[in-house]
Amino acid sequence: MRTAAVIGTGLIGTSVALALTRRGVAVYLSDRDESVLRTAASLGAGQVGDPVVPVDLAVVAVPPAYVATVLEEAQRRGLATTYTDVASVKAGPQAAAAAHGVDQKTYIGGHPLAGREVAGPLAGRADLFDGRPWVLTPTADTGRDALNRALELISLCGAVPVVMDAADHDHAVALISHAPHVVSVLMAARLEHASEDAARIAGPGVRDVTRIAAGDPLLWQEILSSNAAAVADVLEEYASDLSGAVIALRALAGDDADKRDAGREDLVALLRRGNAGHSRVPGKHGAPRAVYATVTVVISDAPGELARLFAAVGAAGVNIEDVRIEHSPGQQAGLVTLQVAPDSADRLAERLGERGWTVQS
Ligand SMILES: NC(=O)c1ccc[n+]([C@@H]2O[C@H](COP(=O)([O-])OP(=O)(O)OC[C@H]3O[C@@H](n4cnc5c(N)ncnc54)[C@H](O)[C@@H]3O)[C@@H](O)[C@H]2O)c1
Ligand SMILES: O=C(O)C(=O)C[C@]1(C(=O)O)C=C[C@@H](O)C=C1
Repeated sequence: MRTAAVIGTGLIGTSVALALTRRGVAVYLSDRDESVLRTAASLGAGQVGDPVVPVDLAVVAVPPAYVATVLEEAQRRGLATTYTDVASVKAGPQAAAAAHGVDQKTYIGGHPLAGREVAGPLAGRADLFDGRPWVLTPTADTGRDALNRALELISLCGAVPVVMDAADHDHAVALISHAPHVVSVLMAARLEHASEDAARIAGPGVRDVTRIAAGDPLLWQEILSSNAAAVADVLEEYASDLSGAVIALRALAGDDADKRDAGREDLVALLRRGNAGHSRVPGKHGAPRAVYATVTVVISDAPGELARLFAAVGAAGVNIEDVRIEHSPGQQAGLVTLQVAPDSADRLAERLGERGWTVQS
């Protein structure tokens, strides 16, 4: 691929453009918001202005409801030889594209399963898609060139292609992305009026389960509206489990010993189902969940401490697979939990200890 156009230079469009530019593709940017467009260009994502048409691939990175009209308009002016989009929902935009008369031969639907809770070009990252699944939803009408170009795009972005039917995709993302988003929001919404005391002691658990609740409400309204029935189905199943949990807890809080026993059993069964479901979530880069060992280090609250620790881990020849930093306000020290390959944990703890770091066992 030599040339590409990215329409919509928010988080995902800018990330795609940065990834392609990094691989030597000439990228032409457009967005209906001029300031967003200028910001993306200033980040090195590509150039503003009309390309010599047609470019090899146009990537439509706008909210799901606008995909069809943007595709139609781009095809009308002969912008590219092939087209794809990145919308989080596939069946609706694909049907709308067909209804708008979009040429199906040169278009293939796509969805990178990578993102952030922050919108806009400044949140864009060239490595956002590294190792992540990128779903393609070809139909019987999709031409070979469109499929091949989309596969090339995915490869240039460092992602892993997964081919799915659009409706299957939408059911899958209702379960693994859209309904979880709603639940994260429900949990975060309950914190809005939390007392100062409660908020102050909130820690990594609640932070983990509410991170995505910081997402853009307007974009998520678009995503949820485009997959409403499938998301509602999953939420209904959550509601039934939730009622079960409430009944079990009420029994446990009551005086009846038999009901307490039954409540305890039901609760344990639910918690075990949670363990089983959690083990199905893939680990880093889409690989099966790896079991890492953790090495926890105390660092002082001073500039450059984290960089010094990372350098020490690098000097020990150990790769950091994941990291979590815990820092309580008002405290002069923080806790850094490093996740590393199990066979390097003891060696790392020893080497850090030798270099004067306080390692918690
Ligand atoms: N945010 C995520 O985590 C994520 C992940 C994967 C896919 N997606 C999908 O990617 C698409 C873009 O989402 P985002 O997170 O980059 O949102 P964003 O809000 O950061 O960017 C969207 C951009 O599209 C522009 N835009 C809207 N309508 C337009 C139009 N008609 N013509 C030109 N530009 C237009 C907006 O001005 C904005 O800059 C959505 O379809 C979303 O479902 C999002
Ligand atoms: O990690 C996040 O911030 C995301 O919400 C990313 C996420 C997801 O649910 O995995 C969100 C929506 C997209 O369509 C794809 C990816």
